[in-house]
Amino acid sequence: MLDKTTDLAAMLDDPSLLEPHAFVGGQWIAGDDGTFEVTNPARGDVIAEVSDLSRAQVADAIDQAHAAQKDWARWTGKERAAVLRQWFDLIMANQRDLGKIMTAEQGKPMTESTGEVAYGASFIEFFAEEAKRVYGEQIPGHQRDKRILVMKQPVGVAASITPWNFPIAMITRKAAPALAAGCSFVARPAKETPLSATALAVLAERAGMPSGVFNVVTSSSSSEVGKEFCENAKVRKLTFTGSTEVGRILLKQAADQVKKCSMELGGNAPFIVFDDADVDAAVEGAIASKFRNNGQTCVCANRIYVQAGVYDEFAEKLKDRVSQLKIGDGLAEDDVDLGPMITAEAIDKVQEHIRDAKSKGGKVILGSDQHDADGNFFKPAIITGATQDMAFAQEETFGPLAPLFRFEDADDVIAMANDTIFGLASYFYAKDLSRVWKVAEELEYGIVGVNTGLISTEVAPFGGVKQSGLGREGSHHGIDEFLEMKYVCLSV
Ligand SMILES: NC(=O)C1=CN([C@@H]2O[C@H](COP(=O)(O)OP(=O)(O)OC[C@H]3O[C@@H](n4cnc5c(N)ncnc54)[C@H](OP(=O)(O)O)[C@@H]3O)[C@@H](O)[C@H]2O)C=CC1
Ligand SMILES: O=C(O)[C@H](O)CS(=O)(=O)O
Repeated sequence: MLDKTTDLAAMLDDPSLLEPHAFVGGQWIAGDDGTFEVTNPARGDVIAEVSDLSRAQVADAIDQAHAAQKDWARWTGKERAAVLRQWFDLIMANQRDLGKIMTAEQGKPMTESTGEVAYGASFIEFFAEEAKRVYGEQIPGHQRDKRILVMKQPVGVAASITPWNFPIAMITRKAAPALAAGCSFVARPAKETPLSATALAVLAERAGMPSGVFNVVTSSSSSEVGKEFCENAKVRKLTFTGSTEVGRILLKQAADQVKKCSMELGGNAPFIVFDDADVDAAVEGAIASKFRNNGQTCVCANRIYVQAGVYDEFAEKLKDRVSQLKIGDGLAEDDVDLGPMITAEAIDKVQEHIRDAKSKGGKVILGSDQHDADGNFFKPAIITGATQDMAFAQEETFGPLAPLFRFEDADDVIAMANDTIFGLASYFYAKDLSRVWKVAEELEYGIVGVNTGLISTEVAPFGGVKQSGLGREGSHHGIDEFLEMKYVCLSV
């Protein structure tokens, strides 16, 4: 582990963005349960002591959000849009500082952190516009004296639980449509990355967000907060991003009140290279998909299937490119490609998948199952000879491991790609038009990238099928998750 310390405040143009308190009802508050430590995964040192809220304090935040929501919903869409637009402008004006805070607490390189700030802000920009376009309907009556109206109204208080891997974007991808729709919002960020969330709240306050409309409850106990969100009837919508395992827990807890839920869960993305693909483009796409955030994204390529005719060429070129990726501390060096893993346990899982594959005949052509780098840094690995009985064929690696499977024909690879409980993202490279249509239609996934390894954008509906989730985030569909439809039957 590097023996450096992180003087994060000294690195910021605006040190007031480094906020260790929770934000509730327009107030910055301490935690009844004291504080919890946030560490820099690249250096291992403590970068902040953050308010540790009790369940009672979370309940109070929900009360404050409930009290603020009715008035916020009375604002016109245009008035809400103006606040959201100001929030967007302030986030982009502070993009570099927010990137440094994210790199310090999550580890991703500065190019990715500042990229995520812009990606996260894009949801606020997009839904600021959607706030003006929440349209209802008038439907021709079923009888001469009947008039039918359909109203769209905000669901009320929305609450989010989000993971450490995208500390800003996973919050704004939920909060932006919720606030645009006229909901109030209570965000519970991951204990590993609360500082990005409190910095968002600093800027929301500066943007003129009314007290109680946007709240950030920081806590070391995720299960207690989850129970409060699920058991408190004032919370009308729960929106979660994280593992399928935790998604199941939350859905079971929310079932008692039949609470409206959105779930963005785990994935196991296949990345398929056909023999008519542009192999060089496919290699670049695999790098982008597999090694973004050091493989710690739910849409990372988890299995790479390469048709026999181009398998050796692809493997050699991928090995050459991956060996050039630079591992390092994003706060110390500018040209870093791969930061640290979030925790030592995250490294254990990657090593476990490598060892499992080796025990079943896989060949490690780059990297190893040994943790021979500093601290939470782990060298990327490539395995050839991957087969469907290996752990990563069913489990999400969530780290820098690229297993290469060889296949012969399209029907076989589609069957292998679909042989999973997950259905979030998938990718394939091919040129033949009939093949592109066939594969895009037959892959059982919510997202299909064709000749691209990057699919994340605010304008498209992001979400999974099967056990990768419920609902969609982003695009004009995203606001529907925070609206109720009311049918009014008028007898005139
Ligand atoms: N589909 C998607 O968009 C995404 C899916 N994921 C998936 O999540 C996993 C990696 O992220 P990771 O953070 O480890 O996932 P987890 O599901 O462990 O954690 C996600 C969030 O849920 C919280 N949490 C954990 N247990 C509970 C509980 N019992 N009740 C309420 N909240 C709880 C965590 O809090 P804390 O950490 O503070 O304990 C964290 O804030 C992978 O499977 C990945 O695929 C991740 C990001 C995006
Ligand atoms: O948490 C994740 O992995 C994100 O949902 C992936 S993305 O939206 O940044 O692509």
